[in-house]
Amino acid sequence: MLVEKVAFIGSGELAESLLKGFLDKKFIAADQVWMNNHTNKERLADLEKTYHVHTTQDKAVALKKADLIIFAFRPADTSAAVAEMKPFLRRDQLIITLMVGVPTAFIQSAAGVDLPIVRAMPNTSASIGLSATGIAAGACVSEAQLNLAKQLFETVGTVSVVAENEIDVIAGVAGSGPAYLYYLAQSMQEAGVREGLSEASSALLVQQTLLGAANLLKQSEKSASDLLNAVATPGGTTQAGIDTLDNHSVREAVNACIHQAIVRAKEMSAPFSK
Ligand SMILES: NC(=O)C1=CN([C@@H]2O[C@H](COP(=O)(O)OP(=O)(O)OC[C@H]3O[C@@H](n4cnc5c(N)ncnc54)[C@H](OP(=O)(O)O)[C@@H]3O)[C@@H](O)[C@H]2O)C=CC1
Ligand SMILES: O=C(O)[C@@H]1CCC=N1
Repeated sequence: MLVEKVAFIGSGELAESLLKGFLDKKFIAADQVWMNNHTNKERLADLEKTYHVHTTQDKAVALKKADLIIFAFRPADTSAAVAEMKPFLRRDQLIITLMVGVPTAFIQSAAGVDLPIVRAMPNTSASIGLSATGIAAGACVSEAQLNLAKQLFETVGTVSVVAENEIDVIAGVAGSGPAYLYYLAQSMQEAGVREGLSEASSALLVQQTLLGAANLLKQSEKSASDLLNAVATPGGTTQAGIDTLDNHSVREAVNACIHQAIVRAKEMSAPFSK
């Protein structure tokens, strides 16, 4: 057993995706997990019922003897949450922080103790073991601790070890990434219905098309560009569709979308960098 007790501080969307993935992949067992949040007791009761984990709104109970602590609250709640945890944080606990824009150095100084902190940027596909996660070591993290974090996230997908200043880019590309594809899925499904398919039929066709294309992109030796060319028979339907995307500057829009997400991560980090 690598870890005895895991505390999730913050029990929202991402915490649940990770919890589900870690439990499914048996990295941890439900009775090793304590989930904590701020006010939403109903949410904790639901998590307890669904996953059979421990839940508590008492930080002392969540953190006592926890060897792995996962910070999964929103960036704006960081100062308040760290202040509540401060009396219970110790140097022998490994902390993993998930908040966009919050540097490990800020948590270090807010906690007032040299804590080993790994910054991680997973995505919600962790819930089915398919996250693309970036991790970066803070100042006091040993090689063994970074390896533990790597092993943890490898149970729920791929892991790229990067420098902390690259985490914002990973947030823009991969942390937010699933949402871009859900946006595409929504648009394709709506178009299918508008053109005469039933909602159910359009949803199934789009789901399977995205699944097949993603799997082929991952499994094939070919690049995205080669795979696109293999679909687009010269003078055919695909080329007509792709030309229309180009006419609407969709490639530029995707570039701008990712750039703006990264700009937003940097804006969000400003209050923590003073
Ligand atoms: N969602 C995603 O796909 C990704 C999110 N992230 C990062 O993960 C973090 C969480 O995001 P997400 O799960 O979407 O957010 P949610 O809003 O779904 O969840 C936030 C959680 O934090 C809790 N919380 C707030 N204040 C405290 C506190 N003082 N002590 C303990 N818990 C507290 C909330 O509890 P309550 O409801 O009781 O207020 C809630 O459970 C964010 O920082 C985000 O940047 C990173 C990558 C991907
Ligand atoms: O939207 C957000 O701010 C969070 C971080 C990456 C994905 N969700």
